[in-house]
Amino acid sequence: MSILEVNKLTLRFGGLTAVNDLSFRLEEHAIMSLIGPNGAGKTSAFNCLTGFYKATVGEILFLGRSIAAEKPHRITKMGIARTFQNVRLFKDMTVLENVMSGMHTRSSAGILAAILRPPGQIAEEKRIRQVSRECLDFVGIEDKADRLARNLAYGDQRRVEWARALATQPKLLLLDEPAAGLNQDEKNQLVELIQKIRNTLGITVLLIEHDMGLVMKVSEKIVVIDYGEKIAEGTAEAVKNNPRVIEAYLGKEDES
Ligand SMILES: Nc1ncnc2c1ncn2[C@@H]1O[C@H](COP(=O)(O)OP(=O)(O)OP(=O)(O)O)[C@@H](O)[C@H]1O
Repeated sequence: MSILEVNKLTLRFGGLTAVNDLSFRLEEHAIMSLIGPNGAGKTSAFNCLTGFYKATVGEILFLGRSIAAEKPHRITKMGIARTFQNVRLFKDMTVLENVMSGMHTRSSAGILAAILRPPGQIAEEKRIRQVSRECLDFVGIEDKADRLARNLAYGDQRRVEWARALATQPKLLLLDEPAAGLNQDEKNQLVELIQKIRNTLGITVLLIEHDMGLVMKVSEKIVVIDYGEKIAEGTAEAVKNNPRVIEAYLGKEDES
């Protein structure tokens, strides 16, 4: 069954078409990558999927429900989480507080309950703290829970982001360039983590990534876009031998 179905998605910024008539399906529990050269429209497509941009034309179905007109917090609540190209943490909060902040979409407490703190509210906070610690443990940095986010090494800051996304208890996780800035060791650990997220938690993963080694290793399916349009789709093997993909990345021979 498809968890995500994108039909003829187009996004224009004035005269510039960032995403052009893009269609693809993502099967539940799959690991898929969306790749393409710089400026191909990958992040723009992610922004449409997560409600940050409203598609000019097209339909996005998440578990069969249209989400193209939904606001980002509603989409998160429905079960899509994302991380960003650049680390976006609350640097002066602790690692644990950063992860807990991801869970507010799952919290049922209103403002009054937050102020008066009745027993139900205290139990809720305890639960949020517990789940957040479990997420930190899952990504391997539970021991750093009480440190300020700003004092963590870059690779660990990325882990906090992944934990915060997991804390929203998503069905679909979108990772925007998760390997950016990581060393080779950390990239290998990232491959394992992505597989663990899918295999242990049953979460479907869609990633944008420039590191082709990582993409080829982890993806069961790859969609390639160039100038906003899909130019290829298939397994790693099929995509890397596709002449249109080679041309998009390397240019035509006579252009050099
Ligand atoms: N808010 C915006 N306003 C105007 N143009 C934009 C905006 N966001 C993106 N673009 C343009 O849309 C096109 C696609 O950009 P996008 O960032 O989606 O590409 P990308 O494939 O994610 O690139 P990269 O791999 O370099 O991150 C580019 O030409 C970009 O300049």
